[in-house]
Amino acid sequence: MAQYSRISGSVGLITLKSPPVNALSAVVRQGIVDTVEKALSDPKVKSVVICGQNGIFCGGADIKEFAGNMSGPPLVPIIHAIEAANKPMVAAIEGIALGGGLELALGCHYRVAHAKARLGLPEVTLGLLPAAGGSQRLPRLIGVPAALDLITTGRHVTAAEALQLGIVDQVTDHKTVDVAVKLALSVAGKPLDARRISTYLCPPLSALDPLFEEVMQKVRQRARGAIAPIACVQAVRAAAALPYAQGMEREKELMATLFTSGQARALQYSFFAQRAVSKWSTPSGARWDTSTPRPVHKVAVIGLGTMGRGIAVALAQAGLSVVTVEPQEKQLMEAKQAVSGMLERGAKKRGVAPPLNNITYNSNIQAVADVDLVIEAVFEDMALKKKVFQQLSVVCKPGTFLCTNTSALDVDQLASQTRTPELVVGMHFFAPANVMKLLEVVYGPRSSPQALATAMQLGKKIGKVSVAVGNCRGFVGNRMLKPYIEQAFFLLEEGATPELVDRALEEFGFSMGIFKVSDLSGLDVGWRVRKGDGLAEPRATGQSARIREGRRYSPLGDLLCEQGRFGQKTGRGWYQYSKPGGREPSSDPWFHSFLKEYRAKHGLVPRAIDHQEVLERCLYALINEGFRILEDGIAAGPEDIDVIYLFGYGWPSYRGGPMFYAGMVGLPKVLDRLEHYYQAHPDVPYLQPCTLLRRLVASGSPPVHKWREVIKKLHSQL
Ligand SMILES: CCC/C=C/C(=O)SCCNC(=O)CCNC(=O)[C@H](O)C(C)(C)COP(=O)([O-])OP(=O)([O-])OC[C@H]1O[C@@H](n2cnc3c(N)ncnc32)[C@H](O)[C@@H]1OP(=O)([O-])[O-]
Repeated sequence: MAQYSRISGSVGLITLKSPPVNALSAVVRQGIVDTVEKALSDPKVKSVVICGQNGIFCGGADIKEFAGNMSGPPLVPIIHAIEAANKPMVAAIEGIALGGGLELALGCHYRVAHAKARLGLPEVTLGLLPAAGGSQRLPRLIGVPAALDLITTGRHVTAAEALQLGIVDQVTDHKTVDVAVKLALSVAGKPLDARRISTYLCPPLSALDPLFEEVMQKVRQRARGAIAPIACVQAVRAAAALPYAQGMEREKELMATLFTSGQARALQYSFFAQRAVSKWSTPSGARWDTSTPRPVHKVAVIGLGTMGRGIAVALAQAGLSVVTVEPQEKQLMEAKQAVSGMLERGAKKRGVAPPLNNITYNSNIQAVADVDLVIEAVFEDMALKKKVFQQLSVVCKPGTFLCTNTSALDVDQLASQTRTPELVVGMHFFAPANVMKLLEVVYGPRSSPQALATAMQLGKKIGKVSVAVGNCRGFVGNRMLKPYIEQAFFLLEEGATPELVDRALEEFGFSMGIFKVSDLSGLDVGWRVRKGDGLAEPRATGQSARIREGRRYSPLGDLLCEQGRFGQKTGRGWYQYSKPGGREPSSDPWFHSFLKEYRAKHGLVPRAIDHQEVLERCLYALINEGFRILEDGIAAGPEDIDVIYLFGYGWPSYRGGPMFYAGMVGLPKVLDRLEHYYQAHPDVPYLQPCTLLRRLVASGSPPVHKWREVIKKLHSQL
């Protein structure tokens, strides 16, 4: 709703009221219509201030409404009426003015912002464009280049930047409404023609066409298949080229295409999924709202390899006190230099002082005696990690949470090395840990709800999207990756090339195909794991070389590693590079003839494989494992899996994550194709459709937000 009052004698005050962010729901829009009418028809009112309750101006359109039938008055005529008003309208912006909220403010004749406010048009991140006049007013106000930047990226700007760009007229440290009222009093009765942004022409630019061409090219490259950023450029181009009314028509047309697109649905799903994962629960009944985290001020990081360094930087940047431990003096000194460099570069980017003093460097593990929480990040070796946990159990003060950054090992085995298994959880960061947003927080069977809540809270504090997951080999993300990689190897055996597989995945929206990623992260990583599992030893030729434990196995990756082809670091992998450490992959004739020989040796007759088969085999195998993870209760819901893939594995955001994507494709189709491929490859268990997928299809393939009900039923029957 919106509340109306008259203050200081002649100022009408309209307050938006719709917690938590005063989104423009149907009720709020109706409230604005009613209160603006009241203010304009009251002869005592000479000017009007619009603000939001609880220090928040407005978070934009109510995203929840997008999924249903929109009702209530539309926003565009409301903003037109405000702009056309014959009394000065002043927006008092506190907290945020985002999307429709900023568009509402742009309809006002004046804008005052609090110094701590943030403004932006983030519609593009929801698969939309600012279609309440934002794409037409902003370029008229601040010029085409700056508007393009804001609208195509959706980035928020500070009040200071908004002032510099000309989005707001005034920034204040005082009570924003008081300052806005003062301004409203001072401008009462003054002419308003020059304050109506829709009447402006975009500031002239000499080479408009080349500018748009250049921007479009850049945006296309960055968008990798997303349609909203392209539509945003087209809308701004209309602002630059057309009169306002025609520009608005174009804005409406473009929005209509976006609004009903699968991409917008996917991005809006992902917005709510991100928020849903913070409301975690476990099969044993622990929940986010009944578990109290303990405050964490001082954290230890054990091991300063690549992961440990990134974790230490992330913690220090969030203002935590960090105690690092690396037993070898030489490595410790090298790490100190590297970490300091990372902190300095990060601080320079953000224009702040580097938090160098937040970190201490130690070679003795005794230094962690008084920390609140430890993150172990030593080499991925169970025996070594066990030893560290035994030491931590002795050295740390009672009650210290002990976390491991393992990416796949059994958290419970580590917990059993300590006297306090209830205080042990996994904190699986993704490289580079100071950049990547994802954190898998892994609870073992004995982890206490408080330990889980504390790790989740710490993740939030350091800016991560944290997802609580159960304990199993590879947890959620890496467990699903296994069948995906396996299918890619099999496709090479059957006739595909790394180039073909990567192209199909990149056209789908991944920034890099699977073989390029493998070259980047190092083929030796997976080789070490397969060797550890007893899979990678050379076998006799013939069929048995391609069977392990009764299942189909491809030794291709092992064979490359045996040749010292570890990927980018050795200059050779699935592709070749100009030198060891080279970044630009190019097709490698050696690999192609090797593959030919390999197929001939194993009696494999290559066949034509198209992009569709690549996508179906790789992605449906991954999705099938996702369903198994839900079946096993390792992830609480499809949102958890999707958020993990969106933030940790480069899944294209406009496809909403693998489980959402399965729903978009249609669960019966996914089931049908898996059945088809399983029939063709009965020695590949990952292709066998799992029970939950069958159950969902049998229940009429409900939308993704209803899957939890089916999962619950399935669990109750097990
Ligand atoms: C023609 C029309 C054209 C206009 C289009 C638009 O305006 S498009 C819109 C353009 N606007 C945007 O894209 C802004 C989207 N919002 C944001 O970026 C952030 O939420 C924030 C910066 C506003 C606050 O961050 P924060 O970390 O402080 O808090 P938080 O993120 O945890 O959110 C708290 C709660 O508020 C909820 N909620 C929030 N916004 C909306 C909304 N618009 N709607 C509905 N709900 C919304 C959110 O779900 C959560 O609910 P829960 O889980 O408690 O039930």
